[in-house]
Amino acid sequence: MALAKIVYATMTGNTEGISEILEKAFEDQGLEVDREEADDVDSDFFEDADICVVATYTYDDGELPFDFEDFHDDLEDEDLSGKVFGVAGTGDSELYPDYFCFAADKFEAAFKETGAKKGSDTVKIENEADDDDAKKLQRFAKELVAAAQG
Ligand SMILES: Cc1cc2nc3c(=O)[nH]c(=O)nc-3n(C[C@H](O)[C@H](O)[C@H](O)COP(=O)(O)O)c2cc1C
Repeated sequence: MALAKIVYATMTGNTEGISEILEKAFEDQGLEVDREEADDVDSDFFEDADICVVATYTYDDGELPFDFEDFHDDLEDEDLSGKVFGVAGTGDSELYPDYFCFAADKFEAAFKETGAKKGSDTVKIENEADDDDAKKLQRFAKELVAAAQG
């Protein structure tokens, strides 16, 4: 059975919420899922994964969450060739229009250094996921699974 691993950081719960939606979306497709908080894992977390997912909010005018800083820097040095990656971000485009979901973009750039294949476009969500966002996340998970199979 294919293994999807999700690592997330959250302050007020929005990103944890999208990580839960993704976990269910992968399970519904018959995958095994391991979902962990950034604080609890190192950058070798994805070593045994088929699908690697980062879910992150953005902080402080375009910055990574503090919990993700080391993980992000070390991720670039991992060899994840043969795996599929996807990034989902939450942010606030009204309060931070010039930096909306920048941390998600930073993770996409880091993944590109690892040799992993991008399985779907990065999903950017306005604060807490609503029903439309949940559908977007389900599509995102489906595309990742299809990319991993293909
Ligand atoms: C101090 C502060 C700075 C923030 N900076 C940004 C930012 O630069 N870009 C952005 O898109 N969102 C920014 N946000 C919004 C959060 O990323 C957004 O509310 C997110 O959904 C929070 O996720 P969480 O509930 O998982 O903690 C900021 C929020 C706070 C409190």
